[in-house]
Amino acid sequence: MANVSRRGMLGFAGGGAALGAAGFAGGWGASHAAADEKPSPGERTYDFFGEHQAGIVTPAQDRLYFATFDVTATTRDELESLLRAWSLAAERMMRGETASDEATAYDAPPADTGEAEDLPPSGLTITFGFGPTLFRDEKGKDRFGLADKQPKELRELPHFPADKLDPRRSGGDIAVQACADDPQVAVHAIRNLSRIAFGLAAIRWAQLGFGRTSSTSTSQATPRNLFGFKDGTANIKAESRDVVDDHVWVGRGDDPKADWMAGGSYLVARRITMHLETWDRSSLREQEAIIGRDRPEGAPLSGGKEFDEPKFDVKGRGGEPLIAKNSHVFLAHPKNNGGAQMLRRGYNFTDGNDALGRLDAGLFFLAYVRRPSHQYIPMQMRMSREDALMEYLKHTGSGLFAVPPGVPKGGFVGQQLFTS
Ligand SMILES: C=CC1=C(C)c2cc3[nH]c(cc4nc(cc5[nH]c(cc1n2)c(C)c5CCC(=O)O)C(CCC(=O)O)=C4C)c(C)c3C=C
Ligand SMILES: [Fe+2]
Repeated sequence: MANVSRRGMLGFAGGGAALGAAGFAGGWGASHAAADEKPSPGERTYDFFGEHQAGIVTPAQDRLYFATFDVTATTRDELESLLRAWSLAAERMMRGETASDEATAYDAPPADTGEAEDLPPSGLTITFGFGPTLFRDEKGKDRFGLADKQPKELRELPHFPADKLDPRRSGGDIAVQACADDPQVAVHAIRNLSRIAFGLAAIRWAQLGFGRTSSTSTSQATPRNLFGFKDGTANIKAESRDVVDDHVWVGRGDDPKADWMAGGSYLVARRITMHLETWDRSSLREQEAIIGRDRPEGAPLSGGKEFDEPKFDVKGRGGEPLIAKNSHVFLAHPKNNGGAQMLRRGYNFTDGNDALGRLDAGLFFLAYVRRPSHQYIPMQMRMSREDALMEYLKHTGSGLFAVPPGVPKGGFVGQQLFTS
């Protein structure tokens, strides 16, 4: 079916090819509703084109499907053609269209896999990132003539104490983060990108996430993670433009040999298994002491309300600080990390259970930073050694990706790398 929009099939007003690329990064799709009519959340769209990729400061959607791909293409032209084809499809799907406008012959496989055909765009964002192995293989060989443009910050993450990484859930040449308010829309996006990549790239590992564990906008309520605590209170919010500029976007001149990254960011992905059964057997007092905040409100244990600053010098009975020095919040707070902040965008996950009936569940930690070497690695190193929360966690998957800047209208993702 050529140029048939998913919503067109449902008969929504304004659906179909007439939609154009009218979505706003961070706003409503202009053509989705008359000016006096508020679009339903399902009708929300974000623009694929713009200064920065969507899916970073975009208000975190409810669902995630994340995948990394191993590139099997062998030439730079093939890699470029993959990114061009992916960009065309991603732009369409973010508008709520099918992945391709190609007509399907009855005797050929359909050009779109079809499971999202009756579904609205659901705020889908598709965000691409490049892993270190896209630039150099494990022997250091330049794979696509791009090695001299590999950013200094894009190195394999070091081994952190207590890491139990599964190589089948780690690494990858290209990461794709699909977020949407409907899980089927997110899965459809990755599945169609995988299909388009046939012969050029194949999925290495994937993770489904439900329930965001962060708010990235002041318009959002703080959600809870699987430990039952509010998560995302002190996160960077999109509205704090100066903080985002300082801590999230790579600046021109940050890395002169990799200036193609200006306006991009670095994505840290960590699959963190949470020992829920052990946590559920610990007292509320202990749980709160480990986090450094109370469970009902998410307020710092030093007093006040959720959004009040933690006061680390306030002491309680016996002269002990109310927020313990080995609590998660103490160890993660910018004051104790040379001012480092990160934009967290993680999700809860469950992947079945083990033979003892324990859930394989946790938090798929995603964070965007301007300089991983300053904003993530030292904090993780210290947490892995000192954080009381670590007793309940196991890091089982990992990846670091350079997320290129936004795509100019009509262009393709990562084009700055190929043209710089
Ligand atoms: C290295 C970075 C971080 C990892 C890994 C991490 C894992 C993780 N966190 C929670 C639960 C909470 N985290 C909270 C705050 C918080 N966490 C990090 C960093 C990492 N977390 C930061 C930078 C902060 C903000 C600290 C601050 O500025 O005060 C909170 C408190 C609420 C909040 O501010 O978001 C909770 C709760 C889990 C369960 C987890 C791994 C599974
Ligand atoms: Fe945290």
